[in-house]
Amino acid sequence: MQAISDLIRDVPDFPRPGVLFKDISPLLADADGFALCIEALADPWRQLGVQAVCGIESRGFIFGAALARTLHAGFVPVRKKGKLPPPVIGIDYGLEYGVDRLEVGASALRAGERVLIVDDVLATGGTLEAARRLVDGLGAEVVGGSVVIELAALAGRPRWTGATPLHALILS
Ligand SMILES: O=P(O)(O)OC[C@H]1O[C@H](OP(=O)(O)OP(=O)(O)O)[C@H](O)[C@@H]1O
Ligand SMILES: Nc1ncnc2[nH]cnc12
Repeated sequence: MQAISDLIRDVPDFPRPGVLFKDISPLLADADGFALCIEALADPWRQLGVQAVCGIESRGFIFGAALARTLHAGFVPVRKKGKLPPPVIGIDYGLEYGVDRLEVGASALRAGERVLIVDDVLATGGTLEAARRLVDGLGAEVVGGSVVIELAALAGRPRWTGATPLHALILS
């Protein structure tokens, strides 16, 4: 994972003082690094019959869509409020640096559909857990969660309350 880690840039005090921002842009721009990252993200899930990948706006779209292609699954966007046409279901959640609302199409997933939830960063864990609850709310089955970077100091992992695995490529 060192090759992937080396392509993530630490930016102090962005977007607010005190936040050490993990910039994934160099990783996305590196063809080999990005491909390696998607294959590594896919590895734990290859035999688990994932039918849909839910990617969280916006950086989760990038990894989620590529992962959906690799796992031969569909892609379902979980978006910030007001971006998806109705009908939607939504949930409010807290961030490391703010409050927001996530929404998903009310018929975007079938009952029992096997879903993997994907994002770039697990920080306080609020975003991933909110997405998990949304998918639960549609009656789909959450197979697990997957992130590129877990920020250990923000201790978000315990907020993932599902019984299913949560995989992180890089623990930072
Ligand atoms: O674990 P948490 O504390 O909930 O934080 C993680 C979330 O924060 C960032 O998204 P952000 O809302 O900044 O949106 P962006 O992807 O559009 O930049 C990141 O992409 C995760 O989605
Ligand atoms: N420190 C951080 N870097 C990048 N994305 C984030 N999302 C929440 N916290 C973050």
